[in-house]
Amino acid sequence: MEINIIKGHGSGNDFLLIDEITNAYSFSETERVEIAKLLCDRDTNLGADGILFVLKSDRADGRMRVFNADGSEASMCGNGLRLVARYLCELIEKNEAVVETMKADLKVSKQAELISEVHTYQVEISPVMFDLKALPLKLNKPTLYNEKIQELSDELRFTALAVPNPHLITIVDVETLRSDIQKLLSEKVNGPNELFPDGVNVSFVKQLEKGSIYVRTFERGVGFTNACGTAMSASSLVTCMQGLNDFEAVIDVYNNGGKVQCVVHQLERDYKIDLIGNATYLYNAEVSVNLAKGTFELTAKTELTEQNAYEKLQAEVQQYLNTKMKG
Ligand SMILES: N[C@H](CCC[C@H](N)C(=O)O)C(=O)O
Repeated sequence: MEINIIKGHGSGNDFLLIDEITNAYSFSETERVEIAKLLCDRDTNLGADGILFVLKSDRADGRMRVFNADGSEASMCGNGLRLVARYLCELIEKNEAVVETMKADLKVSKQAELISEVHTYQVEISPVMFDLKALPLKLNKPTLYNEKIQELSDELRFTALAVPNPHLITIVDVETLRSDIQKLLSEKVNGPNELFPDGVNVSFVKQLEKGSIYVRTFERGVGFTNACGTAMSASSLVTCMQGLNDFEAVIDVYNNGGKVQCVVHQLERDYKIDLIGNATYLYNAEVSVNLAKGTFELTAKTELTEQNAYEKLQAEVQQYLNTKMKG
């Protein structure tokens, strides 16, 4: 089968976007899983953290389904949603839209460019749930807020939440970031384990200064990525709940792929997070896929130039992180 793709990234978290609105594709559920595993494989001349299928919606401007590199489908993807937001806004020629996702219809909108030629979008991260059943996390308690999990660590304190995909978050120092604790712990809770039967995205967070954090995430179904949008949003919320940052204020969230901004809204009985950041296209391509053989061929590729502008932002970010991540 021939598939048109756009390779893009949100804060270095890269995806292959497949438009099923204007292309007459009709993928079966099994084909979606196989396409994700085949095209995301980094040992090929393609590779990505996941696939973004963009489909028609009968109640919104479009629908996003996100598949991790291991073929598992996730309920949400913050960085991917910014790419889908851009694609849909440009398709319907509007600056805002509503995107149907697995658990919610989310507002998205074009924003002023972070720096020139860096397409910037805002997406809504919601719903936010602290009930451990929403992850699920099997502990004999209803929630986990800044508490230890003996099976995982004697020192670290964790907060567990779903936005709505599952996140386990801990605030750490530079020394802990430099250790292999996050890798070992993340592999443990994303393999066969009693705590997280569906796995979990694990984020280590460092407070850089008021209104500024660094987040590194080991993603369920992928491994370490440059950035995880839902994790950066959930981490921003956790730092506000711990009094490190302010609700309703812009939080600069630094990561290994660049920087995004989050604004955490404290509603009457709930939270909502705005995630603002780049939606950068790298290239258009066409692949000829043979799922029966588990092979594909890159039959066309047109490089784009937006990444040059994005790299200016990355350079600024690296300079800032070098000053803040000493210790
Ligand atoms: N690995 C995640 C899905 C992708 C989320 C991430 N790429 C983001 O930007 O939020 C999960 O299985 O829940």
